[in-house]
Amino acid sequence: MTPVLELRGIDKSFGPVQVLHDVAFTAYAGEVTALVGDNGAGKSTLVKCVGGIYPIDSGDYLFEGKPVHVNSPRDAAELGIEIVYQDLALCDNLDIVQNMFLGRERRNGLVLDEDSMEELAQKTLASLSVKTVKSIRQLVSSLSGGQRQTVAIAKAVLWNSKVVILDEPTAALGVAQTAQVLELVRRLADNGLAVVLISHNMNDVFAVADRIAALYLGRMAAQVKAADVTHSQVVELITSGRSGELGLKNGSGVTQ
Ligand SMILES: Nc1ncnc2c1ncn2[C@@H]1O[C@H](COP(=O)(O)OP(=O)(O)OP(=O)(O)O)[C@@H](O)[C@H]1O
Repeated sequence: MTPVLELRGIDKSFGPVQVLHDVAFTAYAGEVTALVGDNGAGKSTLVKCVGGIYPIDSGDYLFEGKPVHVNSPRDAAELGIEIVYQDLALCDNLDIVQNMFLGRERRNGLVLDEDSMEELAQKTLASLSVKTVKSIRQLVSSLSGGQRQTVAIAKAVLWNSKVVILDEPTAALGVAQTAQVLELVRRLADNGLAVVLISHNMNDVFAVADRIAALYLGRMAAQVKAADVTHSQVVELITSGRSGELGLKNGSGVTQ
């Protein structure tokens, strides 16, 4: 199976500080790949390289098996890569439809095509089985944290995306809302997307992930199937970059 997204040998430095060292990473359609690692391990930097915010210094970036150059967020979006950041980038004073189409509004001549935007927003939410939102004309300021996360995710999948990267989507949520968002994350993958989930929460990771990629001090300690590892092995990978029981050495443990 060809990964939708594949990175090989990625290096990234900021001035004299090398943050990513020879990183390999893959994400497959129909799967949730959790990207884990301690604070400062390089998760955000890796995701920003994928999203075209930071240029990579060296390494290969492949999309659907073909080498590509992603030099801007626009390049990433054109490939079908969407990133949902923790701040969600939603506008409180706009409603759900306006937020979902912000900056990419549909027009009919000179006027906004409200009907078609409403219809597509509704269709997208329905395809994700989102039932928690009462009206798509509700202001985002009136939504709960979980509902906002849902809108941000729906916005990301509106554009026929192939890869959706979610940065700690449950970090600010309570138990019930976390469960709803995790269900949505699973559904995205079940709908055929390659989902990358950045998370510090092992319960979330094991609840939804098919694969787990663990970064340690800017190196990919291991990329393994979730079914092949235990909770404590993943914690060991995060905290020490290796897991004796897995027989993986730091930086050399990419398994498929
Ligand atoms: N623009 C930058 N300039 C210099 N150093 C940076 C820059 N961005 C990140 N770093 C450094 O790179 C390292 C990795 O940071 P990064 O934010 O990617 O980690 P992370 O795994 O996302 O951490 P967290 O879980 O805390 O968000 C850190 O040591 C950080 O200080």
